[in-house]
Amino acid sequence: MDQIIIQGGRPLRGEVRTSGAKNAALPILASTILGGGECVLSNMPRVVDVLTMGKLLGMLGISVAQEANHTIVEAQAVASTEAPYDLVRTMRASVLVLGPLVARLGEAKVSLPGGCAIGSRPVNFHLAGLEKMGATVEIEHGYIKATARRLKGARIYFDTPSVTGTENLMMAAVLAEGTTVLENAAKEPEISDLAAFLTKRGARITGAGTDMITIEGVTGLHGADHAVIPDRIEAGTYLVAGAITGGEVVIDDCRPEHMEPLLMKLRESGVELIEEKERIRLKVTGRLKGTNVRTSPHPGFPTDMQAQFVALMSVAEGTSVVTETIFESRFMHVEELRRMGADIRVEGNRVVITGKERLTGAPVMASDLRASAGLIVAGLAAEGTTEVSRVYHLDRGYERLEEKFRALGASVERRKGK
Ligand SMILES: CC(=O)N[C@H]1[C@@H](OP(=O)(O)OP(=O)(O)OC[C@H]2O[C@@H](n3ccc(=O)[nH]c3=O)[C@H](O)[C@@H]2O)O[C@H](CO)[C@@H](O)[C@@H]1O
Ligand SMILES: C=C(OP(=O)(O)O)C(=O)O
Repeated sequence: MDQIIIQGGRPLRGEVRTSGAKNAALPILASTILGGGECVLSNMPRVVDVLTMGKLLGMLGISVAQEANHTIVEAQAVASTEAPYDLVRTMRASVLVLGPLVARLGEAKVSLPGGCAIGSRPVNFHLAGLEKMGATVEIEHGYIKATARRLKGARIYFDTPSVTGTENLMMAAVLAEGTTVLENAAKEPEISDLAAFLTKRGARITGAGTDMITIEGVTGLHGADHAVIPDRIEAGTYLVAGAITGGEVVIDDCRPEHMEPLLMKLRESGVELIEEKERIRLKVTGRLKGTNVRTSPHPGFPTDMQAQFVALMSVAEGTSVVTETIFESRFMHVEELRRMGADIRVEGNRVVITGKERLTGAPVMASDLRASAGLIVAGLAAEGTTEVSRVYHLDRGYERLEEKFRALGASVERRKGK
């Protein structure tokens, strides 16, 4: 298995371009199932999860062609309605094909995604919502089997805002008979991007980006062109990398308005930031100060930036408390950061961090995508060499990571595994 080898201690300097958002690209690709007509998608990130979704669409009989600057998807006919375990277990977001398959073809057989390193991750809201829309849903041999002649519009309330739950039901509702209202819906920018794409294709959706989304069902969708929004988590990871190394970086092609909670917390800890329309300039002059963070659904502080922020606070002056409210066991990076000299105590769903002057490089093991990102940024600031193993997690969501860091002056290499 590949490893990432980092020689730490160099302040990052320079400009880095943000890639398209993985978590917008995945539902947008899944939504192509909903209708025929050519969809030309640009700013798609070249990451393993996006390749996996392309593979899954291919298995369903949908044509996916990768051109130099865009992906062309055409779902004229859908030949299969099954998402097998082998693919779903590598990428939980495969469950996003469930809603579109039932809506367009009246049936779907999708492997249950199961838990992962960040927590149990149930899909009960997705299933209950489809049932409310008239589908019959059963769990058999580890698979979700859903059938419906034609879905019917319904009022659906989420006990907790769920990102992929909102996306799955929004996609299902697009072809349902009548009106669907999603209440206490998730408000992440990726949901608005999916709604924007579906609207271009002829869907009738209002309220995406708020906690109440209304969808008037239509009988079919046509093709459309769409550019995926920039990845706010990737951009945030590069900001934290700039901050932890005491550097000066410019993040290009990002959307600062999608990143406000992170930007506020970085400023609170002493980072200088200048926001422009699609660019953020970061500069650090002195030692950063510890600050408290609590993850929550958008527009709160994103759980997908928690590991990177814990790494940053490990070298900030004073004590910081980081509370995780979305996933119950998303602290797998803590033990590894301790191996690098961090002083972190886990207390239930929060960590108490006492900032150290410096971290020291060590061999560490990545457990999930953002934990890996947290270890990489820690390694960039640490004295000596850090070897991060199990980097396949990183490859799920970061495009050309080593190249982008090297362009900022970091020493980051990939050691190919056997
Ligand atoms: C592909 C994608 O977009 N992944 C993101 C998405 O994951 P994902 O959509 O899986 O996360 P959710 O928003 O659904 O999870 C939010 C909370 O709701 C709970 N829940 C969710 C669904 C359900 O049926 N039942 C239930 O109880 C979850 O356990 C969790 O506590 O949002 C997360 C929270 O911002 C991010 O960390 C992930 O990067
Ligand atoms: C947790 C993440 O992804 P997924 O929901 O696909 O596991 C993530 O992007 O940080």
